[in-house]
Parts: sequence; structure tokens; C-alpha cells
Amino acid sequence: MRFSANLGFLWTDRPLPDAIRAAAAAGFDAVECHWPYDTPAPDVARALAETGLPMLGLNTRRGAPGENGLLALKGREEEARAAIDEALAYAAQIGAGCVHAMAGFATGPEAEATFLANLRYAADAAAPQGITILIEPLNHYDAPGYFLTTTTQAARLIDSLGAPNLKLMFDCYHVQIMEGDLTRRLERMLPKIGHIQFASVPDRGPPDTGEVNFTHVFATIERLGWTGPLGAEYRPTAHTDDSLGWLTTLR
Ligand SMILES: O=C(O)C(=O)[C@H](O)CO
Ligand SMILES: [Mg+2]
Repeated sequence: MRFSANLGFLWTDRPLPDAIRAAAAAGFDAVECHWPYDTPAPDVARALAETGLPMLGLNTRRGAPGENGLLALKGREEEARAAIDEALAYAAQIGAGCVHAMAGFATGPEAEATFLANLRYAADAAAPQGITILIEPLNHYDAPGYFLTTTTQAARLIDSLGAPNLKLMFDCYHVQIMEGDLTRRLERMLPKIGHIQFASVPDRGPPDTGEVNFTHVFATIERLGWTGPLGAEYRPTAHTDDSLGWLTTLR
């Protein structure tokens, strides 16, 4: 099993290039981040080259304070597309393979039509760069009012767009809260999945705590033939370096 350190949550006490170095020193196989835009891309690229770790993905900007993405917001298409262009340009500079296209707080048919149109734009712009666009259902405790909440809804959108580079970010933490049935859902969704993340439920801590048996979940993912690094997107209760026991016990 290979693991990716999500630097939106891990080693947030240091600048992104140093967080990449810390992830390498701790034995991670890859890194991923949320919003790297305050860090010059060449600094990130240098840390990646130095450590040999790939950056798997990053997110589109969330928008104004209190917002959580722009792609499903009717009337905000220009900003949404600027956020997509920005994310793709940054991803290209650091060799990231995925961009998580964040939908935002919205509901209803207009939001869906707006989201689909912006995803079409994103998928078309990403394809020549070999980049995959990810959409991620978020749970209704952490992100109440977020447009995308279930893998069922995401699968319907992916099918209706029909773009080969539009995939599902399967975050076991959100999926367990909203839908459960993780094993069967992973089996069913596998062809649509572009990246997998995890954290304990309900606390969003390391995976060796909480209600989900990640020994079983990781074995399932391996049995299904998934070979990509799995994204450790949890909040350490103490320092990140003191939260990594699972990396040896669950590997
Ligand atoms: O919240 C998550 O699970 C994510 O992966 C997003 O990228 C950050 O909101
Ligand atoms: Mg996630």
C-alpha cells in the first residue's frame, strides 16, 4: 500500500516546501495539497524534485471568505473559470496529475447545470495537459449546503458529462458519513474513481482510530487492483510526526 500525505492537514506548521520534505522524511510515497497559491510554484517544484515525491493534486480556489468553491454558483462562471485556469496552470508547473474542482454552496437544477458547464470547461482545458479533474462529495456536518454530497450524485454527473478525465475523489471519511457501505461502494465506483482519501470517522483523525476498520478498507482497495497512493487527509490531534503510527501498522 502506498500513501500520500495531504499537506492541507499534515505539517501545516511549516511552509509547503518544508512540509513536502517532512512527508518524504516520514516515508510517504506522494503528497497532495489543498490551496498552494500563496507559495511560488517553483519553490514547490524544487522540493518535489529534491525529495522525488510526486504532487498528486490540488484544489481550485474556494472564492470569497466563507465560500467553498465556485463551480456550481450561477452568475459566477467567469470567476469559476479563472479559478480553473489558475489551478491548471499551477498544476502544470509542479507536475500535479489532478485538480479537485470545488462546487461550492448551492442547490437545485440551476446549480447542477452551472456545475456541469464549468466541469465541461475544466475537463476540456485539462485534457491536453493530461490532467484529471476530480469532484468530491463532502459530508453535511463539515460542509452544510455544499452542492455535492454523495457518490451517487457524483456518478450521475460523471456519466452525464462523459469526459474520460472527469473522475470521483472517493474520500472514505465523507462517504462513510453520508452513505456508508464502503466496501461495496468502492467496488461499484472503482472505474469512476480518480483518487482515494481517508481519515477516521467521526473525528477525522488517523485511520487506526474510529468506527471504520481501515485494515479491511485498504485490503479491499488492494484487492480491487488500485495501485495509486491513498491520501491521508486527517487532522492530527498533536504534532503530525506523533500521529504516524498507522503508517507502519496499516501499510
Ligand atoms: O475536505 C476534503 O475532504 C477535501 O478533500 C477538500 O479538498 C478540502 O475541502
Ligand atoms: Mg477529501
